[in-house]
Amino acid sequence: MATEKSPNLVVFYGSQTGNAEWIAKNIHEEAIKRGFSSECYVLNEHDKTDLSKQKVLIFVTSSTGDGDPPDNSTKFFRYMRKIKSKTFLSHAKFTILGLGDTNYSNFNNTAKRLEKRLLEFGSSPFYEKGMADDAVGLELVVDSWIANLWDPLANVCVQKQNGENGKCEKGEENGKSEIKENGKIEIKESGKGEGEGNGKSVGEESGKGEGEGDGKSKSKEIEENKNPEDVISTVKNLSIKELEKHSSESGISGNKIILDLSELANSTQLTALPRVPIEHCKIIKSNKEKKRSFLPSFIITPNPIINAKLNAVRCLTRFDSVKKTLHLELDIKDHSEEIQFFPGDAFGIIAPNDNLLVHNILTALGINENDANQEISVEHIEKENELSTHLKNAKSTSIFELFQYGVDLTSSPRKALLRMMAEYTSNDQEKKTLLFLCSKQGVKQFNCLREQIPTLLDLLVTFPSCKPPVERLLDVLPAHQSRYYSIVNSPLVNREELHFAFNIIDYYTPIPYEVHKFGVCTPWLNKLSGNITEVNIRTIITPPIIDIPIFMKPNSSGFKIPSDLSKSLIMIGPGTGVAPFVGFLQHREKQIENQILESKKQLLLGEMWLFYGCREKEKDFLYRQELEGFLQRGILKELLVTFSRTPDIITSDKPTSDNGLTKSKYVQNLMRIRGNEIFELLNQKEAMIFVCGDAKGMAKDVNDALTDILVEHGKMQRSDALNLLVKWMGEKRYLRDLWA
Ligand SMILES: Cc1cc2nc3c(=O)[nH]c(=O)nc-3n(C[C@H](O)[C@H](O)[C@H](O)COP(=O)(O)O)c2cc1C
Repeated sequence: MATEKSPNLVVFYGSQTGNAEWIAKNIHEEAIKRGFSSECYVLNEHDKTDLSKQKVLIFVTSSTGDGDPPDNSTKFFRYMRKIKSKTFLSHAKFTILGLGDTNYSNFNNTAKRLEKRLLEFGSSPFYEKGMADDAVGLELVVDSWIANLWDPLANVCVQKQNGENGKCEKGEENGKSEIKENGKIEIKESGKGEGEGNGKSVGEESGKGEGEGDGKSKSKEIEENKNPEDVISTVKNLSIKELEKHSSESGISGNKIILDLSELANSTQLTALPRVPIEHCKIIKSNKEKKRSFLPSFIITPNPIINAKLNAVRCLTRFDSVKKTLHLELDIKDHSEEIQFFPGDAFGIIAPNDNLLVHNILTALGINENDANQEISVEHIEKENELSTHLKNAKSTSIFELFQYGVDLTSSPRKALLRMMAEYTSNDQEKKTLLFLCSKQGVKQFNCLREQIPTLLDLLVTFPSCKPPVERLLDVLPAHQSRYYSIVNSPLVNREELHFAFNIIDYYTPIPYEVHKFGVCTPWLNKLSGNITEVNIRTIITPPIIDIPIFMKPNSSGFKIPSDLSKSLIMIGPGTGVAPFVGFLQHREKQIENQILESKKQLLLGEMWLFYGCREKEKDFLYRQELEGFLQRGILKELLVTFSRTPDIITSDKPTSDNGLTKSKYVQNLMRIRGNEIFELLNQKEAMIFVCGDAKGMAKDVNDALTDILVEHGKMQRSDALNLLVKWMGEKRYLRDLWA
């Protein structure tokens, strides 16, 4: 029988942006409430427990990049690779909840890989794996997967409360809310702060196991508005015009969220409400004013933070281009001894949330400037609990800093946030709407809400009577993320600078919402570099010096230019995906020069082919001068460019008029046209394939094109072609560097 010291269940998570972490922690907390003895660890800290002894393992992991494990689990996967024993986990039962997105070509690849490894180690599943899809809403799978987990879990675990499997003695089921005939809403929920816990399970089904509650649940009655239709009309009738009234020019003043609440009027019952999130954080105030610092000390990065100086900027697109792309040059002279980089590597930028957005959120929460700038520390309430928020090291900081650098204010809200907000909403209609959005009945409207990608400010504007304390927001908001960019330049040309390119994220949400949205980092960089618009004019930034906090992120997937000059490379990088290839070309040119100087012998050189695509030749052909220069100097053997908005295709040896292939507007089509030569390069020169850019559509289309080429020109079976590409990926001959 399991003792308090040896958990009968361990929950592991691998998470890039916090979803899997959040869900895993909820499962862990819910398990404890249900009487299981549980521990919870991030995968990279798997050595905090002894895997060879644990009998029940639950894994929650997302996929990132190109079906890769999240950063906080790569060490675990490396560790698993080293283990050769086929019985390493034969004593253990497992289950996996994968988080992915079907827009990516390798849907839930990490969860699938993990499952394969666990089976190879002799472990067997105790409960069917769940594969959640962010494209349609994680909740669709996550909610029911968690709801159905407990019975199979009870069958493999011994619960510590009563030793009786499958029974939950403590912690009654989740809140169940009923709209009664008399127009009152009754919300039954587990007693918050009354000792029996209030786990923040994500979408945990309520109403299951009825009668198991121990009577501690407290009933709350909320006086309903006399006319229930009011609820519907106040929100439903919001029009785009009204929305515009709420949005300022910068879009930072908050937009009301459009919701159709007719289903709320028809619902007599709200079920599957998540529990009120557990309280994790406590803010300790000091009476001092916060001293100014360059960055808050709570920011944790995988490599040391460097203050890079913004040196120069160039706009790569014309003023009338659909997207604006900037090229920035950062001076890292003072750190060039300690920093090593190669084309293909990336670096992270720590950008703050927009100042005005933070300011407006604080105003909406009723926090004045003095309080926002007072020195505070964040403490973790549950000392004995292994769990911690990412802000547990937030010492000598301020509320303003926490909102600037600590939490994500702009990505789509989770149900846990809405559930928590409902607790602090005084207006009954607003509270009811928030609960509806968290409920099973409100799934459609919850998805509508997510499509509008509301910021925290938008939520506070839509539900103005909601005034949650800062601590509770810290409990549920995801961590603020660094943004990563590929390095454009080769260190052989200039090792004292880092060059990079990016599109400024600025777009409208789909019809009918059409709300203006902004990225966090790219608009900030655009502003810092003077909002320039003149195309291809390099502007040197004059004092005052602008410091940009960065840290290096060396490439770990092998996406690097080979040092062997005889290697032929097929590079595919539409849009800003071309960035690392500019570095590849600079690098090879310099390597060739150096080799010639050294050996003075004829070199055996591989061919470099680049497939590039953009919208219009005159507007957004990024790095055109550089690329054409490489072609003229013979570094590039072929430069193949396609424009999605114009019929022309530039190929370096075939005139546009010859090919007449006006439908070939994307790189994958261009690849098919040159399929025979690509096949020759692959077959006879053993060329390497590098793909960089959008993970959603392009990577899959390019993979399909490569498959077609192998089938058509290599006379292969489709399945053999697919297997060959997978083999090349394994051998690091076919490499991809993809982003969302
Ligand atoms: C840059 C990026 C790359 C991604 N790559 C994949 C992928 O290759 N396969 C997949 O199924 N999902 C992919 N996703 C989707 C995430 O796995 C999904 O959104 C998940 O909910 C994230 O969970 P997390 O916050 O725990 O990391 C990607 C998401 C991003 C932002």
